[in-house]
Amino acid sequence: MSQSAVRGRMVGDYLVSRQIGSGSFSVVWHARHRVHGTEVAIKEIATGRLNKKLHESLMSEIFILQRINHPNIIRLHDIIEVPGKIHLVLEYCRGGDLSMYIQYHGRVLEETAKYFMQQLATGLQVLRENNLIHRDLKPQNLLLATRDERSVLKIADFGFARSLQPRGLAETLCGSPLYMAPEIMQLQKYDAKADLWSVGTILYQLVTGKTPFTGNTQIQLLQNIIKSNELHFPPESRDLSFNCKDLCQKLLRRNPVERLTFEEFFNHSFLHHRGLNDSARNSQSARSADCYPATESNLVKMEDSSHDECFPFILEDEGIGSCGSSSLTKMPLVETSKRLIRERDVVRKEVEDNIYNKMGHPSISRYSSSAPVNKSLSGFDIRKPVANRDDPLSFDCQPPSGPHLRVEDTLELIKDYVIVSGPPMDVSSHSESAFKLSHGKQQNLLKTSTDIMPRLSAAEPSIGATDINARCIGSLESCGSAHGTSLVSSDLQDVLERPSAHCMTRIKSLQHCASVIKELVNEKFTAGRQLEAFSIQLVILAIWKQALDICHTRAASSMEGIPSHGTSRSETRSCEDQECPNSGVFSDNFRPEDVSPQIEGEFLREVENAENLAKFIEHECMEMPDAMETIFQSALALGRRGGVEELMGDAETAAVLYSKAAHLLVFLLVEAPSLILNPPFSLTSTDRYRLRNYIELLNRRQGYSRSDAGGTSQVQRPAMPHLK
Ligand SMILES: Nc1ncnc2c1ncn2[C@@H]1O[C@H](COP(=O)(O)OP(=O)(O)OP(=O)(O)O)[C@@H](O)[C@H]1O
Repeated sequence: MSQSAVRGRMVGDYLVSRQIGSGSFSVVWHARHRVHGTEVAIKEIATGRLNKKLHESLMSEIFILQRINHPNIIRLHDIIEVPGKIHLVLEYCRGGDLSMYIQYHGRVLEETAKYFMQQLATGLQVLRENNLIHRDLKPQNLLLATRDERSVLKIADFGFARSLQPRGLAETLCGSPLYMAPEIMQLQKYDAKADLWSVGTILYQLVTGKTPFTGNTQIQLLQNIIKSNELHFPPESRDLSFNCKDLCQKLLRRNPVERLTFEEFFNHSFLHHRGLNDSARNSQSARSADCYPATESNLVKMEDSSHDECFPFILEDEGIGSCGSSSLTKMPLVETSKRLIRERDVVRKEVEDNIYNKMGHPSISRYSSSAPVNKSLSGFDIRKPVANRDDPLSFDCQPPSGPHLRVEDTLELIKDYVIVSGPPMDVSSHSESAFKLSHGKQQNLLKTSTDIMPRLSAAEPSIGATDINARCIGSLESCGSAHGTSLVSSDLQDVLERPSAHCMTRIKSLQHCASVIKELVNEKFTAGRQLEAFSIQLVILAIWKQALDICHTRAASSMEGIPSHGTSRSETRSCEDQECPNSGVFSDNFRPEDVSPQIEGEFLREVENAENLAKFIEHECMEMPDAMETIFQSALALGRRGGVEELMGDAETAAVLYSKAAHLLVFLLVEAPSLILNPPFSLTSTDRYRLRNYIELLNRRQGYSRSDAGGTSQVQRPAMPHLK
């Protein structure tokens, strides 16, 4: 169903508005109750797409959420089932998830980390009392009621969680590799202490901005964990307190026997703070009121677990195990659930009223989501997303050092665009020096009165060293993957990954990037992520600006009689001679100066789009999200979705998703570093290496999917530079 069809529809008594997230098998919507206007998050799951194991995971989530009522555990209000779909009506967490928080704020103050950790500990205490092990603790699964650093944190996503018999061992491979305990990765037996490894990883990431161990593959990650004898902290984290480092070290002990126990964790000095005990105590009454005692009957037997539920790390459904006779599968889902929720809510109300009256002040008030929302998201910025040196899956999230650019400033900048003629631009060769700016000589077709745009307009065309892209664009087979990367020096590979020196090839590459990113802008917009859409839209402007600069440089060189690079008059026909194709793709036969009017048109259209997008942004004083980071994360998300589709047997859709993901990464690798942005975007050789590996992986999976789909898929592999 299209997004627009979904928005504005009713689910039970709830009016659905915008999409706020998505998981491997779910889409999460913001919605309001039609009568009281209560905001909720509706997690929509298409049951037809779930195999037996995934269905059990869903039942597990419902079952767990029903039996727990605690401020640090996401609350399930209702379950609404329609043919083919189950909707979990959850309490709405305005602050999004902790991964977003880290993404926007970078590493956080130790006090903030402590505050979040105390709440995580409290939530885990509740799980423990209910004999539950989460098994997929990661920042994405920790939701925040508000956006500020005093937000209430809630453990969510219990799809992987399982009940655990005391001292029982679970044998299923679950979780996210970066946060996954080594014993799980090694397919050894594991117990509840596996969650504590994940907690250690989250704490480390909060206070350093990076995950403690990394690797390009899960095996490499495991190897890095195994060979590290002692936990290292980055130099910029040397001011961390002894207690904080001590807790990280003791939680991140490879051997679970040596790792802290839950009791030791709960009592560790870093957390030993009135807040933890208070919150735990305050929640105790509410918890005991409606938590179902963990009995034999409601514990899931460990034998029920099998490896085929371990997506996304195992793609094939191995059909292991008969799935046993989980009590969850026997549960008459909707009726029982609704009754339990109704009863629970009545009890919860009574308990909360009771506490309020008895204590004179509401213990729940500290968890109230009505706390003032910090409107200024201080981490938002258009800034250089320096790739995280250690974390292969995310760019570094250090707090921006420069002044933040806010939406209102950006709008002013866009309004300041005017088209003026300038002196002819200096014509550069395609040598190394072509990467440097040559201020004062360029023809400034576009000028602005402010700081950022002069930097945009000061672009000398970044003409790269080779036209290797030309060979790869659109030629899936001939392009292949980056298998050759290991055979060539990384320096040489870096040179080959520079943008094409052939002007028309470069313009086509930029045009292609703009269209792929435009899709992303549309997706973000439809998903209600206007701010992200707007920030990516600015990247599109930079892309078209780059294309324009190339055209003008070429025009200037023709005027001065300097031999052009790549095309000559005799080889080409102008746009007037030859009709531009309907697809809008520029032909190789054109010269840059001929397509310049079209590019100007595109650019102006995109300026207009940016202005239109800006109208949808509610608070103009908000700071800008990091566009390159968003593009990177979106590429990873597309890749994951590709994995899901592949798993579900839809090879064609998988190939399309892999292709889109790879195109975005190729943009980051090849074109983005040469765009004139403020601040500039750059990649280290390690970043480039990682991007290459991801692209290679995506291309490979795309190849498999295409062959599975019988080679009918029309998707293209991206223009991945490579050596044969
Ligand atoms: N109650 C909520 N309030 C606000 N945002 C939410 C809520 N529940 C989920 N989200 C957002 O939606 C995203 C996806 O949530 P969901 O639980 O469907 O998927 P997931 O479990 O994170 O994905 P996967 O199943 O692939 O691990 C979350 O990361 C979060 O950003």
